[in-house]
Amino acid sequence: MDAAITPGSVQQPVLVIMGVSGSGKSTVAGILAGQLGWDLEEGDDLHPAENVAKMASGIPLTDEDRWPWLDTIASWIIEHTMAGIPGIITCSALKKIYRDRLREKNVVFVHLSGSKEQIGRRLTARMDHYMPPSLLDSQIATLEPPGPDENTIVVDVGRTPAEEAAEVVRRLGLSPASGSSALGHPHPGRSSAAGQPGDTAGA
Ligand SMILES: Nc1ncnc2c1ncn2[C@@H]1O[C@H](COP(=O)(O)OP(=O)(O)OP(=O)(O)O)[C@@H](O)[C@H]1O
Ligand SMILES: O=C(O)[C@H](O)[C@@H](O)[C@H](O)[C@H](O)CO
Repeated sequence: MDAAITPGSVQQPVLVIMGVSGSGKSTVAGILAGQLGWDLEEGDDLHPAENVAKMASGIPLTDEDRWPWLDTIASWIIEHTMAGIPGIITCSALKKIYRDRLREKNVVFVHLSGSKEQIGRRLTARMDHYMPPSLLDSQIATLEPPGPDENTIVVDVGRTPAEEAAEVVRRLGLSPASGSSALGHPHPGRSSAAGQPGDTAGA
């Protein structure tokens, strides 16, 4: 973990929940947004249609494919940091240059990190998503784990989603925001965020 991040040290943060496909970004982000009452954006929904078609056909994205998508994510982040409104957005953010595009003073990266076997099992079991398990190798090969100077906490994904979310809340000293967002992005509270296997810890 970045030595600069201590509980409560980042005010009104925007959390970028990052990691390879299947690491649990959407699931953990949904739990956190529900608990904190913060705006939530699903990065997968911001891909241009060509990117989705490419991934669905089993072809990894290139840097050129990802830049427009990252720009859209960066805009969402800036909208929130400029307004001083906390938020949560999912984004694989695999390379340092991608994170550089997203980085802002109040941005904290939450890296969901696990083994290929652990994550591969989840992808194989997941039926309702365009991303095929066959792309996991390229996701892992592309991943540049954030360095100690990148305002990141690393969360081990070997537990229930609720436990992982609770660790994020504890390590960042987060508490529900007072009032609602003025930006018109109420958290959609993905239905898949609730009722995960073993998800009993108060999600
Ligand atoms: N801690 C966990 N334990 C067991 N299963 C989990 C856990 N977290 C997520 N899952 C399951 O693993 C699968 C992948 O999770 P999820 O869709 O949240 O990952 P993701 O990182 O958002 O993936 P993608 O980037 O491909 O959208 C889902 O079926 C989800 O229900
Ligand atoms: O950078 C990438 O290769 C993509 O963003 C993927 O990670 C997908 O968005 C996502 O994970 C789909 O499931």
